[in-house]
Amino acid sequence: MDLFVINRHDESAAPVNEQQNLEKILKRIEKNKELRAIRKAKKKIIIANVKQERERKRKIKRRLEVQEAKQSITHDLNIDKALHDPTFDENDVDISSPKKKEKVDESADTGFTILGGEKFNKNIKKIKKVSEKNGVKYLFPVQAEVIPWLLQAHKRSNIVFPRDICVSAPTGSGKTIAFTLPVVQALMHHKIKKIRALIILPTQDLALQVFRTFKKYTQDTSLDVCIITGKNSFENEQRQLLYRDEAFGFVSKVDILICTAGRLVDHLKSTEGLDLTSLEFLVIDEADRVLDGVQHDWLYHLEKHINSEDSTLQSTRILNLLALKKHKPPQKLLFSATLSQDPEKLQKLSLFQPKLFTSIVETENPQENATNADSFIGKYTTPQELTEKYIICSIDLKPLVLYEFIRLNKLTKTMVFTHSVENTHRLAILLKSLFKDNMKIEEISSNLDVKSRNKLIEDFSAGKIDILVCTDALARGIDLPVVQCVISYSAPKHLKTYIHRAGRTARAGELGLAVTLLHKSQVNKFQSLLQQADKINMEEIKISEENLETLGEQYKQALNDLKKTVVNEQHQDLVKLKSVKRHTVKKKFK
Ligand SMILES: Nc1ncnc2c1ncn2[C@@H]1O[C@H](COP(=O)(O)OP(=O)(O)OP(=O)(O)O)[C@@H](O)[C@H]1O
Repeated sequence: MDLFVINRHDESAAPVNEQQNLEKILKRIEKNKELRAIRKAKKKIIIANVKQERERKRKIKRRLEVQEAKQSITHDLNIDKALHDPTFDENDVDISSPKKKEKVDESADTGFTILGGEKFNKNIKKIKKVSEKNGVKYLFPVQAEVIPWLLQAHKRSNIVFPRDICVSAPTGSGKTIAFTLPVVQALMHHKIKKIRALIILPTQDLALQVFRTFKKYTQDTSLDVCIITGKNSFENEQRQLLYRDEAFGFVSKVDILICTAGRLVDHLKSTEGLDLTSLEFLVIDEADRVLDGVQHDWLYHLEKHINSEDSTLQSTRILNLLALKKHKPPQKLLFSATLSQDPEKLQKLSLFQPKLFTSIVETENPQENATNADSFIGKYTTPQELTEKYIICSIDLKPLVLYEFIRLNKLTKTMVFTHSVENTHRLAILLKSLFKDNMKIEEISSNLDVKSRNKLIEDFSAGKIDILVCTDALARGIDLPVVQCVISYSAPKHLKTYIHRAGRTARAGELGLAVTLLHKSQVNKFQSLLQQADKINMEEIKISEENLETLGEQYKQALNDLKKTVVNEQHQDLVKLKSVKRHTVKKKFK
């Protein structure tokens, strides 16, 4: 403005000091020059910042695009978040840096990790603190591989959908903790109670076992674990799951839900307010068995439940991104010692970019090893601490051979597997008669209710029972401390059955023995079965027939006892049946 005034200088006005004016003008010009320079410098900085920011965004976008191409899915929300979050580091979406990639997922390209590595990282140290209390000092190989991977994947789940995983590791190798720890650690900071993890098991007994593990590992957290298997009444289970609040409607009481497939479907159909749309983890333990199970439609009902909520939200057309953020599909985690090799079965689960963790058997033939790596699931393996043997005997002497083998080796803490409930019962009676009071022998089968089964399992674990005769209902997953020996009294028909039976011993690094009783005609079939798991040259145990001859009288007596007991039981059953019939007829005519 001053300059303007000077330009309008009036000659008739008071005398002006020309020199002073000129100096003033020069000073102002100088000052303006400085201001312009400062402004220019500032502009330069701003332009540089904008360029840098543009470059950062371009890099993030590029990385996500590459990742998307690799993983075939990356949702817009992530790009949006990455671009608008100033704290977001482009390296968080690292897929090109081989160093970082190795840390996150060593085998992202193949989706294939062979278990047994000794990699511990900072995540494991964190977990160690939680679990040392529970007797876990070191992580087993399957845990050392799976736990950090899952925690990393969960940490990044807001940026990229985590891949689903399939874990195929030997019996007793610690698979339960491999999913319990990361689920607990990932969920423990949630403030709002919602069902975020669903663990599905094939049987009530296994569900109870996993429930107990989760209870142990959540005791110092605010997480609530619930079990629904049908052991309790339906109404009781409903009360444990949720309550109705006047202001908020249905409110969950549970963070982690353990269930059997059948009971889950019952609740999905009939429990009003049950909400599984916030699931972050869907764990399927003994996955091959769950997928084989009679309750085929659990997955259909679960997906219907989740998707129906999804579609209502999307139909509001608020913002698709919001819907995506809220209804991210749960990460599926499949575990088993004998994970299905049938792609059709796995296909039912529509796994997302499944990553496999397995303990493959190395064969002599490198070509075969390569095929294994490509063919998704490796061969079934048993623990290294397991010794496997077989005995050949005639069918009529089988109970006596079993008796003699147990007696000679002074076996206790032994499980004997038969192929049917009836067989289990008869064998238990025979063994009780043969051993008299020298051994405590009990039987477990589906004839007993859950409470009696649990009591027997507890007694066996406490060493109060020496020999437990059982059906294959107890072959899978049950974790009984220090089983010294597993005897397959009836030869297993399938490799899977053999692996799971034998897997009740040699658990968690302990030594164990698995013995199979075979008739001559069964030997070839048994050997070719085991060849599928690269088990060749299994040692035979010989039981001298001469020794058995001296037991003739004892055996005769035992067979008599068996006959008497069976006749007695049949009579009692008949009396019971008649009484029930009489009762029903009376009721009808009342
Ligand atoms: N890191 C560890 N340190 C010590 N004990 C462990 C560890 N991990 C697991 N265990 C113990 O090992 C035993 C076997 O574990 P778990 O039942 O999880 O095996 P699994 O792999 O699920 O076997 P299966 O295939 O038969 O179901 C359990 O008693 C468990 O407490």
